[in-house]
Amino acid sequence: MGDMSLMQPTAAMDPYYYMNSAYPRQPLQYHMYAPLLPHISNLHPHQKTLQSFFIPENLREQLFKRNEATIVSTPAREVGLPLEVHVYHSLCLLEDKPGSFFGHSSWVYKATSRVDGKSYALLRIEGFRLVNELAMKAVESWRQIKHCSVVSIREAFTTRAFGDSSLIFVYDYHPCAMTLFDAHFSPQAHTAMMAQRQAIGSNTMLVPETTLWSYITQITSALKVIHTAGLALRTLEPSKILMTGKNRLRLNCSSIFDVLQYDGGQNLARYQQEDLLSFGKLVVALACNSLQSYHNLPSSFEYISRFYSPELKNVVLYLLSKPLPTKNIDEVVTLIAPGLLHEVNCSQYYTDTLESELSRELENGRLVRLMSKLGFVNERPEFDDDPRWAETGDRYLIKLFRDYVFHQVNNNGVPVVDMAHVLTCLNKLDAGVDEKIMLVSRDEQSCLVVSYKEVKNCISSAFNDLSSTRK
Ligand SMILES: Nc1ncnc2c1ncn2[C@@H]1O[C@H](COP(=O)(O)OP(=O)(O)OP(=O)(O)O)[C@@H](O)[C@H]1O
Repeated sequence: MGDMSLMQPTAAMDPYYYMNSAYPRQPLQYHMYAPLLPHISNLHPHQKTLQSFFIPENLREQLFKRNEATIVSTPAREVGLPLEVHVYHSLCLLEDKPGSFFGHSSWVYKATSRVDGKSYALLRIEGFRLVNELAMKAVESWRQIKHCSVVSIREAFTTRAFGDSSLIFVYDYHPCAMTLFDAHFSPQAHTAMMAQRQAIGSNTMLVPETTLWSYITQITSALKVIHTAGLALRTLEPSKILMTGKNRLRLNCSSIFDVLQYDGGQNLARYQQEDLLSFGKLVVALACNSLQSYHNLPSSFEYISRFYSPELKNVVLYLLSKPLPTKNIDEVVTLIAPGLLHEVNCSQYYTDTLESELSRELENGRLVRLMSKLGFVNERPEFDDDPRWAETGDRYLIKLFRDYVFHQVNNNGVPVVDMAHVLTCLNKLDAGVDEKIMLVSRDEQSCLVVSYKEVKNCISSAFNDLSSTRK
């Protein structure tokens, strides 16, 4: 356990760590957090490997990255962003080049709300002058849409905070999200796929059929809710769909077109038909691995027939068929039935897996390990004659620290049993912050003023000494 001392200061350990300007922000070293241990195959039934007690590395890394992405910020003044836009502050640009909506440039920022302290994604339409106030009503209808595959919209407003007349749409923020375009059609995605193709010795670049069914199921489910609510998405394209986890999609940018091209809802039926067509084009593009495939449908269908099931092809044929009043999302739900059951099963399995991971972490492995260390080094009879543990020795402060954390009493001499105090102290110790505390001896005759950092160093060195004696 020696090297698992987890003493890298991280935002995950102390959320206020980066917010305090006294502590300069450092990148998370999640890869060094708990080194991967070698695989052991010949364990006895009663034996467990150390890693089996903790969250799997890939899941841990993913969650750390998300936490970091949520916390990270750039000083607004340095990058020329406003300090505050409406109730949102700490703006941080999420893309390096602008997108485009109807000829208007758009930018996406992460920002923190002054109202609830949460992070949101602000999509800004540059240089837009709102002519009809009624257009904003569309946002109200979209706010009612609550679906696991739709990025929820919180509000929309106009602002001059950027020095122009901008329109801002505020969405839930999904840390580390990438677009479906980035995941499947960007040059990096193609390079990754080529490498995978070489690794498995295949000469086709197929998106697995199960992945396609998963995407189709999620999008159908979202469209069903949207269309039933009397709305149309109008942004069903790879760059407007977020991937927020493995195969986990969320339709983004809802309500933007409804506001930019406000028509009072009179073209709803046409837009809903267009959603189904865009859906069909998207599936063809994904199956054929090319955004151009829609322009050569005969050869695209030949490709799909060769590599995918007839059921999948039928869904695509239906989505791309001529718009008719009878063509609707309910029919798509019926058509996707074969893939639906599989998707439900997969998602149940995934929930089971996560639940079992959660139960393992219930006791919070990090603090347990820290307390184990304290337990190992405190009150060891072998140390009784060691001058470093005597009242004048450098390790005396570990004893006093233990009393400070666990053995405090109030003015009436009643023990203070305060878990929050214990957790706060241990988190600060784990992060090794510079904050100083006053440690008082039991007879109250002497006191030491030390920082958590010093206590941490002292515990590490005592623990390392102890571990080295085992060899
Ligand atoms: N709600 C959100 N939560 C987290 N990240 C988001 C959110 N919305 C957008 N992003 C991030 O912002 C980036 C830009 O989003 P945007 O919708 O502008 O896509 P884009 O790829 O730039 O599309 P285009 O340039 O074609 O308009 C995305 O790559 C995504 O990583």
